[in-house]
Amino acid sequence: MNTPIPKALTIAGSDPSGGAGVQADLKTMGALGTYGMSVVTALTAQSTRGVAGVRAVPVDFVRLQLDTLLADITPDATKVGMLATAELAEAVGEYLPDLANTVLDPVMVATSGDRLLDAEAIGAVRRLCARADLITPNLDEAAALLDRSPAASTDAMRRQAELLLDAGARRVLLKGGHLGADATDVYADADGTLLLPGRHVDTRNTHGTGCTLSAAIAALRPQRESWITAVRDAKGYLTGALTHADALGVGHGHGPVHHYYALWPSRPEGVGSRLRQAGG
Ligand SMILES: Nc1ncnc2c1ncn2[C@@H]1O[C@H](COP(=O)(O)OP(=O)(O)OP(=O)(O)O)[C@@H](O)[C@H]1O
Ligand SMILES: Cc1ncc(COP(=O)(O)O)c(N)n1
Repeated sequence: MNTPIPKALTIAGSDPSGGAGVQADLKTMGALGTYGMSVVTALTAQSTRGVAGVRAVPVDFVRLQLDTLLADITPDATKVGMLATAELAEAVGEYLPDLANTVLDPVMVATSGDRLLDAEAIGAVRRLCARADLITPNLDEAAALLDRSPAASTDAMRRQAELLLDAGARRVLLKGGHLGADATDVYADADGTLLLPGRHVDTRNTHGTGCTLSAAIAALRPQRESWITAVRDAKGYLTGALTHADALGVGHGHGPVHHYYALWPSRPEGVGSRLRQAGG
């Protein structure tokens, strides 16, 4: 009997440059052996240089996408990214209790500094945090959720992760990519807090790292025994994708990470020749 392939859903915004948002999530899921599906919440006009505009998808059409998809297919895991408005955050929140293995990346601002969530929508995203199985804020997002200043040390990160649990989150991965040069994250759940040290990669091509990490956790959770093993392996995948980002070399700003680093040979023509061999 064949083992079924896990299926993961991303509910997120579109990034035409392919490095963040739905596009990054689907690449990540595919690279990690999970079938990816997507419900788009917002369109962005965006490149590796920044965001030129945002249009939220009408709430009733996001609901129609979800209702139509979920009547047919049950995802094994779901990742939620950019929600753009309070109305969208509230609508998506109604679906979370019925979905398995939910990961919420409370996206607020892009790497380029552009806003991806209305300022008045933070309250709605705060309420959503209690409905997800895992939340993955960066330092600024954790600070905004807690209405405090961003953590400036790993000890302060531990405290803020615990405060997010106190506020109702079930599990927290507080990302420290913007703290110093060691890429250490903090994981917290009812059993305690853990430091997750990472190898820091010296690259400016970090567009979409947060999206890629949360999508990788959703892709791996159905394939792993526990949340913490899925989180550790997802971080390992992201470190590999960052390590190969400069070789990919896409765009003139903060380029994307290399989602397919483990699948493609060093040059893409290699893939073509393998396909020709496969086709006889
Ligand atoms: N240069 C780097 N080298 C290795 N890991 C990194 C680097 N930058 C970020 N990370 C890791 O990437 C993940 C995302 O972290 P970060 O704090 O940058 O989140 P984010 O702000 O949501 O992402 P982004 O910077 O894309 O907006 C974390 O696991 C972090 O440790
Ligand atoms: C559609 C969309 N969603 C999320 C992000 C955040 O990603 P990052 O902060 O890594 O640029 C983004 N830039 N675009």
